[in-house]
Amino acid sequence: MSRTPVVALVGNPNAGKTSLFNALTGSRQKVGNYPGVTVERKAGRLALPDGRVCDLIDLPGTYSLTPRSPDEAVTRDAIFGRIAGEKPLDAIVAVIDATNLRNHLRFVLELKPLGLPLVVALNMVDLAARDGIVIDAARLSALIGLPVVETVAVRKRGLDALGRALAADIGDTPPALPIAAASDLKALQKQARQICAAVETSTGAARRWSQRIDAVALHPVAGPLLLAAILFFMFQAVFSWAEAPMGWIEAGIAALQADLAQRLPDGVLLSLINDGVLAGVGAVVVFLPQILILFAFIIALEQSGYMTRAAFLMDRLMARVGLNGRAFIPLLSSFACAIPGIMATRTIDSPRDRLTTILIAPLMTCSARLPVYAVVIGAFIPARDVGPFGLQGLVLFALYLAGILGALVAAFALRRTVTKGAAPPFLMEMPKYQWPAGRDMALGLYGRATAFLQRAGTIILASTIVLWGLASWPQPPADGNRPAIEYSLAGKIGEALEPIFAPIGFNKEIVFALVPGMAAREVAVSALGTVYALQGVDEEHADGLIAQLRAAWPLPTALAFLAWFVFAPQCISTLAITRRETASWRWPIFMFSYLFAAAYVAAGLTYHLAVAAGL
Ligand SMILES: Nc1nc2c(ncn2[C@@H]2O[C@H](COP(=O)(O)OP(=O)(O)OP(=O)(O)O)[C@@H](O)[C@H]2O)c(=O)[nH]1
Ligand SMILES: [Mg+2]
Repeated sequence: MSRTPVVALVGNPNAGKTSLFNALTGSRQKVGNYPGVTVERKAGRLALPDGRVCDLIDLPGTYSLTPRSPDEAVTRDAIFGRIAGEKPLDAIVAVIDATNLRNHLRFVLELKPLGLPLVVALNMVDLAARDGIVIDAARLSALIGLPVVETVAVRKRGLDALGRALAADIGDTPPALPIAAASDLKALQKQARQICAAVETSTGAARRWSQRIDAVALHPVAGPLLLAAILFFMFQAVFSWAEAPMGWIEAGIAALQADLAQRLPDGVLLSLINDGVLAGVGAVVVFLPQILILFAFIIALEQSGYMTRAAFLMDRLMARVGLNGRAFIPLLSSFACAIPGIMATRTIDSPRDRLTTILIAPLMTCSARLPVYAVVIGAFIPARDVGPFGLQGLVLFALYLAGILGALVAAFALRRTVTKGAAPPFLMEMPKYQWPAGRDMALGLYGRATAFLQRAGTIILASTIVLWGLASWPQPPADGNRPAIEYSLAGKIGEALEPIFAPIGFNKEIVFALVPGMAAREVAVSALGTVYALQGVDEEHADGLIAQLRAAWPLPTALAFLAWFVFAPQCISTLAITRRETASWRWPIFMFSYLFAAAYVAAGLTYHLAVAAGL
């Protein structure tokens, strides 16, 4: 039996390793135009031109063989064959960014003495050409004594040549395990500079060009204004652009319910489908357009290279509360979901900084909260304009802002107590400006959409059915004159927990919806959808949850509910990943407790202030 050689992609962060990995193996791993996207080892299959098949490994980017953070340690361990259960490497593809040759070359020079077969992928030659940089690849190859292949990962250029170079380099017997030796980084840096000077000619055109953009984007006054304008526009778009498609989805669900009501006899089955599945899952699925619009913006900003500039603008503020500059990207990822955000903290070197970032990550408004916000805003905030802005978009913006401010306050408090210590300075490479690639955008959005629908089809569907059962049984007695749901188990659970939440203005239905909301935050919305559908506040399903909430909740309760979800501790998956990443139960328990307390206080304050204000 022939053996399967193992080849790893190694290089500085943001060199295009994952893009190359995806192009070579047909995978869909996340790429992004900022350092530290990949934090885990990922494997795929690569067919070499000579017919052999090898395992291709994508690794986190690292600046040298001396790791500074947990993700970089993964790369070192993979190179030295120290990962338990994994075969040692047969060859390395060193991926370097042609627009940043001098810095990336140093790492190649550090890898060379390891003695493993090494092929250099000179990536991003398209951007180098755009930037007026010409690199003599043949000369480079001769000077460093390694095969050099020019590639453009995002256009799949140079892949065949890369395969041929690899095939020529991989022998039939595995090479000896490399031994770590201390290297003189200063000397390597000097050598890299000399080689670079010999092979590269540059007109410097691009540098001027991106400097001109940065003069505005990083300007102390214009920069923050531009950032605020972009964010405003984004939240406006979430409401105004989504209106039509949301209407279609709602109408589609209502038509389906009406059609089923015609075909099926009145009874348990009809109630399960209409009041349980369609009302519950439908209440969440309606928000797909809003989620996609939000992510289209976020992905485009990430891909263009602007996000790291935003991080730089935020740095002063972040440093003031004791947060590491590297926390920005994990926190940014947490707007999608705290889970990838918490995993992305592996790029943070100091354990204390990392822990602080993990603990505040759930305060970034994850996409699961968007349905909750949107349904309450839709029901209680009038769709009128305040100056040039829509009021609904402004309120949504304010809720996201409240989460961010909450995180800053929490970080400030944690850094002075639980995770005490000095904060290191901000050090982050600014990526190149670039037009967002259509394919990456499409893949990113596709990934978000499938993840959202998968949750709707699994965890939300399952909890909705359980909820429907709890809210339907036991059935009311024949002479019962109160709403049926009050006789059910759900009603009893709501009643039992109500005293805890009554002081902050929550009613039984909310309390009942919070419990399954533990599984996933959107379930709170599907639970409300089911509860109110069963209560039959109005017989017309077509009016949907928004109209039902408007009829059932006083405004202070609605506002308190929004405030609760800014902090909302309930998400089992986040607690589980925190347990994994901190390797103890202590921190997830701490996280849950402090978030619960914060949510309770925030909701209570909001409720009583709103009542006092006569709302
Ligand atoms: N124009 C151009 N863009 C590229 C090329 N290769 C990668 N990119 C872009 O460069 C950015 C970084 O790519 P990734 O593949 O995520 O880089 P990485 O090396 O895996 O980064 P880390 O995982 O953070 O270490 C993305 O925006 C890619 O779309 C290329 O050859 N040409
Ligand atoms: Mg990567």
